Amino acid sequence: MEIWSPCEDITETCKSKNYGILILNVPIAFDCNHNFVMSLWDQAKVRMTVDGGTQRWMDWLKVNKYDLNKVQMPELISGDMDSTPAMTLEYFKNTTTQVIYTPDQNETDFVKALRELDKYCKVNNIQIDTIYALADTSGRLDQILANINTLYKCKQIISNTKLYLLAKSSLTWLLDAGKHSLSIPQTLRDSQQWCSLLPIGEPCQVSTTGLKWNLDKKTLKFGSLVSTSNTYDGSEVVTVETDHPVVWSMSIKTLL
Ligand SMILES: Cc1ncc(C[n+]2csc(CCOP(=O)(O)OP(=O)(O)O)c2C)c(N)n1
Ligand SMILES: O=c1ccn([C@@H]2O[C@H](COP(=O)(O)O)[C@@H](O)[C@H]2O)c(=O)[nH]1
Repeated sequence: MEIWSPCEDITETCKSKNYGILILNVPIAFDCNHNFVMSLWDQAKVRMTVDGGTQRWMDWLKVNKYDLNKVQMPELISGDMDSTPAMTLEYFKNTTTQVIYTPDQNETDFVKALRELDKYCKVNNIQIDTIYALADTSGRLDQILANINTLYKCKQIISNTKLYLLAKSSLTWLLDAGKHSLSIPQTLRDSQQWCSLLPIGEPCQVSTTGLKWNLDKKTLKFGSLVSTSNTYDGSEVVTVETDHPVVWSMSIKTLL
């Protein structure tokens, strides 16, 4: 049984100390809670911005009145650099940040960034068990789906590391084939926030407990049944058993 308590991990009181943070080229839309983002950045073991994510980060710091020279630098920047202004790259050349050019056009910058992050952790003997990728789910559908594809690929790139896509109001990750236990914070249960099971890679047979609309060895499949707009039945824990990997996505709206 794989145990998940990601909401506890990202809130102030119970932060996982062994995580890396990755900023993709998407809006950092946590304006109402910039302390949360800064604290997640500050306490990470490794900080990384991915191509246009570097400029997103710098702009976000400015808007939220942080002094670039007083906050922790990213340890790594990577990408094909088609979205990073030359001046920004120039700025980081004079800092401790490693800038890594990854020109391959057969993989996304996100995938290549995970590979670089893995190398960096190995070389520097840094242990991380979790990666939060700030990946707001607005804008380009191809990129949103490529980011989900990265959840499927992650295992081949970094083993034993949980990858979460963290958006302004949702958290998304992949449940592998097998049994899972997800602890759900009371605030999400009480306010009947949405959650979902998305058979994106392939059809899967799923059984659940703890949901308002539970599944009992039901096949989830695009073109047939996909569990969206589900919610909780009040139990502290949701269990999911699946015969193939399935994407779990949940609202974190009342959490932050
Ligand atoms: C079959 C196929 N389709 C599409 C591509 C093109 N392609 C896939 S990943 C990639 C790099 C994308 O870079 P990224 O920085 O992640 O996204 P961008 O914002 O530049 O589109 C490209 C060009 C390809 N190589 N192969
Ligand atoms: O609309 C978008 C654009 C990008 N991303 C993610 O960010 C990285 C880096 O993107 P660049 O455009 O090369 O700066 C990309 O690999 C995607 O993972 C996105 O999610 N949505």
